[in-house]
Amino acid sequence: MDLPKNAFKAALRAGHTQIGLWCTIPDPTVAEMLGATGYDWMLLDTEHSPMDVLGTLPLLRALAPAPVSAVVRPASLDVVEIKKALDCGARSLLIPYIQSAEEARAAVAAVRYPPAGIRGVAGMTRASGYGTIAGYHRRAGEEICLLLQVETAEALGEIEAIAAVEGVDGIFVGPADLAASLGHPGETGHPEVKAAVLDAIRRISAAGLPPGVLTLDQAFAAEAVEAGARFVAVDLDLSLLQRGARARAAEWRARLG
Ligand SMILES: O=C(O)C(=O)C[C@H](O)[C@@H](O)CO
Repeated sequence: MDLPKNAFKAALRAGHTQIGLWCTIPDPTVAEMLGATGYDWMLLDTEHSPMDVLGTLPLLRALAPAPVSAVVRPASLDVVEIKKALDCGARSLLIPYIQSAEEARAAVAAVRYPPAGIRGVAGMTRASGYGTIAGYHRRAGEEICLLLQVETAEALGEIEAIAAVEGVDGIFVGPADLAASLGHPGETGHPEVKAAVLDAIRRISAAGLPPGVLTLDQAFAAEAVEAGARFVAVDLDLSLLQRGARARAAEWRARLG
C-alpha cells in the first residue's frame, strides 16, 4: 500500500482556503454525519472537550471515508500525546500554546522519527496501515501536516521566529486565549483582539505560511480570509446544535403563544 496523500496539507501548500468545523462532541455518529456536510476540515479537539487523544480514534475511523480532512488538537505540546495521535492515524495536528521557536522545534521533533526527531517507532499501528504502507517510517513526515497555535501576546511577538522553523506547515491564531492574554477574557469581538488577530494573520502570511483561525462571527471570518487566513474554522458542533435547538423551540413557543 502507498503512503496516502494528505489532501489538507496539499491544499494549504497550494494556497487553497480550507473551511473548517470545530468538533468537541466525542461521538463517531455525530462526526460521521458532520463529515458529509461539506467542510474541508474538521478539528477534533482534545484540549477543551471531554475527549482525549485516544478518544479521537473512533472519530478518525468514522471520518475516513468522508471527503473531509481530520485535524487533531492534542491538549498540549506533549510528545506522548502527539505520538499516540499519530499512531492512531491522525496526519494533521494542531499543537496549542506554542510560545517560541524553541517550542516549535520541539513540536517538529515530536512528529518526526529519528534521526530527524524523537517520535517513538512502532510497526503495527493504524498510521502505517498495520505495517502495510511501504517505507512508512522513512516517508511518514511527507504527509504529516504540523500546525502550531499562537494564542498569547508573547507568542505574537515570536510569529516570524516560529514561522522560520523548518517543518511547520501553518500557524493558527487562537482568539479566545489571545483575548484573555490581551486583558479581554471572553471578548473575542473586542476591537483590540480582532485587530491583533488580523495583524497576526497578515504577518504569518508574509512569513510564508498559511494562517488559520476559529471564529463564529461570519463577517470576521470573511475579514480573516481577506487578510490571508487559509484554514478557517467557521463554526463549532455544539454551537450549531444549540442554535438549531433554540430556533426550533422558539418557533414553537411563538406558535403556541
Ligand atoms: O484560543 C482559542 O480561540 C482556541 O484555542 C479555541 C478555543 O479552544 C475554543 O474557542 C474552542 O472551543
